[in-house]
Amino acid sequence: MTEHPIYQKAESFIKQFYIENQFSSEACNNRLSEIKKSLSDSGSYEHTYEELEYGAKLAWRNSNRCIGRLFWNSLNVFDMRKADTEEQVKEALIQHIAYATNDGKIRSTITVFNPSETSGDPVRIFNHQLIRYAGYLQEDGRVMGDPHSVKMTEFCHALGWKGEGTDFDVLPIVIQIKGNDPYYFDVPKDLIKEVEITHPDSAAFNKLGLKWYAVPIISEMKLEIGGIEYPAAPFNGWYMETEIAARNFTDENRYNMLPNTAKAFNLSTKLQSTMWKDRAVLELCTAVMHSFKKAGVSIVDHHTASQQFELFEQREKEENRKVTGDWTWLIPPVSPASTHIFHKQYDNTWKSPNFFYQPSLLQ
Ligand code: HEM
Ligand SMILES: N/C(=N/c1cccc(CO[C@@H]2CCNC2)c1)c1cccs1
Repeated sequence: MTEHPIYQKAESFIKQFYIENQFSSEACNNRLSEIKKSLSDSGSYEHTYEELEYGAKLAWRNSNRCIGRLFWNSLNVFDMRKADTEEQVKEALIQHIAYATNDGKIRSTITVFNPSETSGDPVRIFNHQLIRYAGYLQEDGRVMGDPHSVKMTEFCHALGWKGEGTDFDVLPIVIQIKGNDPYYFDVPKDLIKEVEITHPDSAAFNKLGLKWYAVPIISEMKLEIGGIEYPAAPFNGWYMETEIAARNFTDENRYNMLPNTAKAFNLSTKLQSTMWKDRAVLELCTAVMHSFKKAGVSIVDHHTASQQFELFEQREKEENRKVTGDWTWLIPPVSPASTHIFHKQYDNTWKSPNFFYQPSLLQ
């Protein structure tokens, strides 16, 4: 009988799951024949909770662009495959935010909704991240808020949502249950933990009024395990400070705060060769670390994160597993050559289970 296209992927995942957990090969073979039968009966198969949990952890361990993989085995996995109404999905997402935030002691968490079917995706999330600031394109061409969010903000306006028009308005979460219209809701404000970004040595910097949200929760990627695709599987860790300081606040097409930061530290911006940009980025990194620590919110600096990644590499070697990685993403955007990552090469082979981009729902 011709093999089902999913069977190959299912077989290699199930074998990996049974071997790494030291379950018996007899149990493995029983599970494989169960899956074979399910595939020939219905064209798909269903993961047990244990398979789903381990598959999500493997997807993180296989994420070539992630520097935070040392903690792959401590991922908290919520199985929300039963949620099939707007209310149930909303409750699950709100619970994810509350559980992951944990009053600042962030817990790495993923919530998995129902997998794709031939008739379409049961649940989709429109947001890039569950918590993200809006961006408003103004008549004068300037953007209020986060330029990265302009398209999503316009989409939310079209659905009837209205923001306050500040630089830091949290967008609503927009979901779509198969066949229904998109449905949006505001995250209860008391569940959104934010950090005021201040600098220990500069009152002028503090006047810039910067802040950022505590928990990054990626909600637009697809989780694939053993040939089954989960298009809605939001996951969070904690931030590495450079993401906020050297990208979100620094990129010219984001909050573009280098000139204002330089001014707050009396750095002349006339000549590039004075390294004013480098000094300003470092002050932003210092401010983000200082502020998150003061607020009791988990964060990691790029040196510590690189060291943790090195430990991950060592542990994987001890387990006789080859580490794959995407060097271009693994090196931090600040002082990359001060980390071990810069000075070695990585095999960027894409292993499954893993996370994947999927076509944006915003046309
Ligand atoms: C626990 C703390 C974690 C830290 C500090 C961390 C750090 C990072 C950083 C800095 C990036 C690069 C992001 C960018 O340059 O825009 C990244 C990428 C990534 N991380 Fe992690 N991570 C963590 C946890 C996780 C978890 C829990 C998952 C999933 C279960 C995950 C999956 C990924 C994936 C899939 C990417 C690549 C995203 C893309 O291709 O756009 N990470 N991580
Ligand atoms: N610290 C993090 N950083 C990111 C991890 C994955 C993706 C992103 C955002 O990626 C965007 C696309 C390219 N850069 C920005 C950020 C985490 C988010 C969720 C779990 S850990």
